[in-house]
Amino acid sequence: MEKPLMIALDFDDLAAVTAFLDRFPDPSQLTVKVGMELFYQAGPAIITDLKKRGCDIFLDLKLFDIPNTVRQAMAQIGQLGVDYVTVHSLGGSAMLKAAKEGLEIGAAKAGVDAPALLAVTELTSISDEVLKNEQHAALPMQDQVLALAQMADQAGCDGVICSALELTTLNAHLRPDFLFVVPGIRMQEDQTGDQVRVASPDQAAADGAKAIVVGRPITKASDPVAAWHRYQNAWQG
Ligand SMILES: O=c1ccn([C@@H]2O[C@H](COP(=O)(O)O)[C@@H](O)[C@H]2O)c(=O)[nH]1
Repeated sequence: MEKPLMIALDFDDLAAVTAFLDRFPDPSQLTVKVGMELFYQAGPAIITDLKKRGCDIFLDLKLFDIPNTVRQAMAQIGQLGVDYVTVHSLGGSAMLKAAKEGLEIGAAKAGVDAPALLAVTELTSISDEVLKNEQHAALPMQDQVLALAQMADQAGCDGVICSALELTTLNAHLRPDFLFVVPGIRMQEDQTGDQVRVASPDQAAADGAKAIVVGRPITKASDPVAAWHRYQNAWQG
């Protein structure tokens, strides 16, 4: 899909994912995100299952380790045939380059397309205060996210994970085809939970997000399909 709404499948097993997806008339139109909670329990079999359903897949494992370890891990991930993967930008440019190399090695080995590599800048749960007082970052949030995004671009990443609040700055400085994938998405009536840098789907669209990630407002809704339509309508405009 050109402008995906990625549903975060933050469930603890395949049975829960199946029950959720079976509510949708056509799961093949969905883009879904598999994170640590689900992948650590279900393993690569979950990817096989989602591919059979025809979903586009974002594998969000946020790798963060020394370059050699990240290269080897990404060489495994690159064989899975997923569409997007994540790495932490704070691991530095050598680690980001190693991530890209690993993905290309794995994808070539399996004869599949390499996924888009997205670097997490500052998590959307991080506030300005935490950035300053706990991470001891020298830069304010906008500049910090921009600096990490520019490093990610130069290291060969295809895009970043950021909040909607940095989109205007990022769009002014990064190439037009660089991907900005935005979690921390909430409509006014929905609880923010642990998310701090939050915006609505229509605000993210107006500010130039290329994709949004929505989890609990859809997965925990009493009618997830209706919630998905509500977010899609606001996002697609
Ligand atoms: O900065 C980040 C990076 C990743 N996420 C992930 O997105 C979803 C958001 O779920 P909600 O339930 O809509 O809050 C979740 O899987 C996170 O791991 C993020 O929120 N922020």
